[in-house]
Amino acid sequence: MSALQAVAVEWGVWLPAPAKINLFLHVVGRRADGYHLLQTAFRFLDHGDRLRFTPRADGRVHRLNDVPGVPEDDDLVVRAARLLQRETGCTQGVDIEVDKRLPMGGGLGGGSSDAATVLIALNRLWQLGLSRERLQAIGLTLGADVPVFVFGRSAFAEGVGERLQPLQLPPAAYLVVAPGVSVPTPRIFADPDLTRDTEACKIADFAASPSIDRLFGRNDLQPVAARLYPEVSQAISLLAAEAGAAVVRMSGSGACVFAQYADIEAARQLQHRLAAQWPAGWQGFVAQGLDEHPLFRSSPAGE
Ligand SMILES: C[C@](O)(CO)[C@H](O)COP(=O)(O)OP(=O)(O)OC[C@H]1O[C@@H](n2ccc(N)nc2=O)[C@H](O)[C@@H]1O
Ligand SMILES: Nc1ncnc2c1ncn2[C@@H]1O[C@H](COP(=O)(O)OP(=O)(O)OP(=O)(O)O)[C@@H](O)[C@H]1O
Repeated sequence: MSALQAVAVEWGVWLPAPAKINLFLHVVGRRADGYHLLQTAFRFLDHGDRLRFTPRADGRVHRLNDVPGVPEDDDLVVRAARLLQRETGCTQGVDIEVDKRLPMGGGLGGGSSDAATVLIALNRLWQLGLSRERLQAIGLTLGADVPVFVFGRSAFAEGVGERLQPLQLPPAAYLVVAPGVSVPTPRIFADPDLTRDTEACKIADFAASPSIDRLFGRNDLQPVAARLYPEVSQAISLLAAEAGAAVVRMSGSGACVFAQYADIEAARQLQHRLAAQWPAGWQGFVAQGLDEHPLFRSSPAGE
């Protein structure tokens, strides 16, 4: 296993923590510990949070800015840095600034992506030399969505999201709408009406799905989130009514809903049309789908 390669990881520079969307998400079973077994396709977007790191001489890990609703000690950013210290015996410290742009409880993996950027960046800045596989395993203890951000590629995922195979996806642009509500992931997975027995598919089934206008499978979490959160249901209806032939789907456990287009202009036009109809508190952004995490140089996923 080679040391992780990353580009432009420097002290004092803003580093990206991109959003992810789940192109489809099937719940295929449940583990003895209650966690659900999934099959999903992760895609990164060129829109996300940003983090900046400054060294500290006293060995402490400190978040410099407030994040509304997230106390410093609970922040996945701070927890990731302290975990890395514990795992490696590292005595170096760090100040971390977080520029939150992604909605929390949005299904875009914001907190997980922040944590992954911390793991990748501090592995480099503290010169720990951990492999990508080791960082993925450490990340998994913070959350099921962390490993894919460390993996650094669009991926077909199984297990709880830790068994990953890289995917090559057609270029696509997305309008993502955040309907002003935060959806707690555990509430969706705990719902008695959740479909938990979708038939398992293979990566080849997904990869064979040829059209940009059609998305493979479905999101099994969507009916539950739409029932529990009327804002999610409203966002799906609004997008579906205006998106023409584009596929409209919820990401992760919600609340965000996306429409996929081949052409970024089409996504921008939809944003323009919808912005006038959005209730106060809703937000939307247009982003290009990425196949590679913006922190990584082109390198095979196993490196
Ligand atoms: C819905 C997804 O975003 C899809 O990418 C992820 O599966 C969720 O990943 P995450 O937000 O990192 O979730 P975690 O913080 O690991 O888990 C939060 C809670 O959701 C439930 N949970 C999560 C993932 C999973 N595969 N099965 C579950 O049942 C568990 O109750 C868990 O305690
Ligand atoms: N740095 C962080 N950024 C966002 N949320 C954080 C962070 N640290 C801890 N959290 C907690 O994690 C919760 C879920 O955050 P996150 O934005 O990652 O959820 P999500 O977008 O639904 O992600 P997922 O797709 O993984 O379910 C938040 O409500 C917050 O309480």
